[in-house]
Amino acid sequence: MPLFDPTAFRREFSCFSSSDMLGIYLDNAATTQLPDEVVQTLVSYYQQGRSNVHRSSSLLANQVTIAFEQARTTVAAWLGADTEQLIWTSGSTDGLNRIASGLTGQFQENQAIIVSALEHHANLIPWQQVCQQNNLQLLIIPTTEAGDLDLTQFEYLLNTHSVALVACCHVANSLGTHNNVALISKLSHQYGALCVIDGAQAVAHLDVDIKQLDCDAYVFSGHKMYAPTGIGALIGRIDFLERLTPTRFGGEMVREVGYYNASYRELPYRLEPGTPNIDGALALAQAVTFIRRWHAGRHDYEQNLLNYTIAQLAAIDGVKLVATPLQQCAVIAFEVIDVHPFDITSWLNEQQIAIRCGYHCAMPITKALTRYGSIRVSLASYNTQSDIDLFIQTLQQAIDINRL
Ligand SMILES: Cc1ncc(COP(=O)(O)O)c(C=O)c1O
Repeated sequence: MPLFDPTAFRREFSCFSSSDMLGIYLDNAATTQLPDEVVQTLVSYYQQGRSNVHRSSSLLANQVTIAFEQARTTVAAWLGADTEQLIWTSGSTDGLNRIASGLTGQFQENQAIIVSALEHHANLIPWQQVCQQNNLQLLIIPTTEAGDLDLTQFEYLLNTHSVALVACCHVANSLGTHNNVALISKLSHQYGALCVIDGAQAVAHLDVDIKQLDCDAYVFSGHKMYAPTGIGALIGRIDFLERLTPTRFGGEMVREVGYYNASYRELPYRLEPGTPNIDGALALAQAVTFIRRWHAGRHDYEQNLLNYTIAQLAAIDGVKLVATPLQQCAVIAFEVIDVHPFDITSWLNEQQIAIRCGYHCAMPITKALTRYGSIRVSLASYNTQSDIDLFIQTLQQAIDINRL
């Protein structure tokens, strides 16, 4: 297998050579940069004429409709799903909210919903609301000291409550914990609960096969995986999608004329009212094609870079890693003893190193494990060892200055 070449990969992103602002970009869990071919997909769509989909029989409309549905197939197949299992969304928050709202009214009063202590707001607040509105209990899977989910406690919760649904992240955006979601899904089903997985921080880094995970639904955002903002997907088992009540109505893709025999009563169109984000869908499919082309050796490269970064950080006097999970993916959280995270990131940001501090939309866990929030490094495949070396050198300066 040829080794992944980060320099060649990085050359696919001309933003790194054309932007004065980009510097060393280590905030990929927030959003990633776009490869040129994804930008070009958007440009071509705008320059060559746009159309709506499923609504007209013009040559252009038919072509765009075919490309749009092909994009659905490309993205679904990438994650091991069938075409009709994929609902376009605007991102993970949208997908999770649509699931939570779409299931409202289907739970019984004495039931419980389980989330984990590692969740991003987007996979916590919607379930809190469902619980409040339906008189359900919200239970939390705790973490171990290392930042892993305590699966013994999870089984205990399943055993001692009537659990309707489990919602859990694949990779935690705050600590980088890579959860065993296949096991979480299996246990959920053993106890008769549905299982929803938030894949926002996973799909850019891991090989995801939804059939293997055997969850009921999986959501992710395009902008965290080399695609534009405003597009994402919810992939579900057909029987699960059929249970969802649409949260918005009107303008579903009713085939009046045109190439596809789509009906608003059928999946996936039943859950896609209004004109979809066509350009986003085409660009997301292009990002998938791009990612697939760079598959060989890319995951190993990222893992090695992550391990290298962890080792470099751990060697700095005063740096404390917030978590050391058994399996970690792309994200590292740390603190500097006796220095406020904001003072560190301010210096780094001034030196053109994009890195972030705070609670990372995962307030409960970050508050529990840190004093003032964490400093978060998040990697993508275009990051190189020299990015990390410069970051570490600048971090050392930030620490020295703040300790004067
Ligand atoms: C784990 C996780 N879930 C959900 C989200 C929300 O994603 P979006 O803002 O794209 O909807 C994020 C964003 O950071 C995330 O990291």
